[in-house]
Amino acid sequence: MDTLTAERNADACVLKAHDLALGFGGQRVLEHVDLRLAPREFIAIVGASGVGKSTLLRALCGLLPAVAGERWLDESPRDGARPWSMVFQAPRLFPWRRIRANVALGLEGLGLSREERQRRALAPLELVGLGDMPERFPSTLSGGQQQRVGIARALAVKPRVLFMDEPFSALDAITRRRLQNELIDLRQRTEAAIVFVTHDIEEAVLLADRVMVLGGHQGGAPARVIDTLEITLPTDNRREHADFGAQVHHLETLIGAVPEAS
Ligand SMILES: Nc1ncnc2c1ncn2[C@@H]1O[C@H](COP(=O)(O)OP(=O)(O)OP(=O)(O)O)[C@@H](O)[C@H]1O
Repeated sequence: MDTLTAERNADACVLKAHDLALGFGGQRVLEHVDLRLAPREFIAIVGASGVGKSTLLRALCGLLPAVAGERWLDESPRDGARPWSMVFQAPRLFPWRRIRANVALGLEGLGLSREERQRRALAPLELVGLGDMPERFPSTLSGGQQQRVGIARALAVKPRVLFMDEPFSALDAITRRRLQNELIDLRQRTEAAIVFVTHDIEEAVLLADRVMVLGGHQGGAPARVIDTLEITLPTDNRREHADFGAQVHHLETLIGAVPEAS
């Protein structure tokens, strides 16, 4: 058992959903979603395009009201911190601000002085490997570096839950792999639990403690959670593990991406 798993406390919980139903204009997209997320746990949400992954993410962080059911996130106040933050597919940086100022932006409204915000922005930049270039402008960074700034900005507010919506899908394969490895590393150094949406099954098995599979929406029915798979592979070098391929294949068959072996 690795350290993160050992540290997980079965009773502690930072995010809960109970029989959640979501939809738009009277049309249900997703229903019967139940979830409990422990501190520092990493859950990936996978499923076919249009199944409702991003919709669920937006509802879990509270941006989208539920049609039915309950959602709870631990919002008990902590100094200089926010309950949650989000990393998007595109980094959404302000081009006219230096990257340290972009990261500091998320710290506004927390009662910190400007100097304190600028100082606090440095640690997360170091965490994502950009500590030596805080004064650069976003346009002088590669796509991967810009996404690292987006991650640093989300980490700067010390969230209890970090929501990530396909954060690596716009990157080239090599950069994507590098950032995946960095996220595995980063987890050892952050207190945040992570909810990670991806359509990449390998990525989900590589990164997560649990993978929630959404599906069953064929024929216009609302989607639901069709399975939640515990990933028990050691976090180190998962790609090379003998069972990695089998777990990926199992999830792919659940989603219907590949036929079941006869
Ligand atoms: N604002 C909206 N108004 C109406 N329908 C919406 C809205 N947002 C999403 N939907 C619908 O809800 C369903 C789920 O969309 P969502 O973006 O959550 O899927 P997804 O699984 O994240 O897809 P993808 O992998 O392609 O990003 C889709 O049918 C989509 O058209």
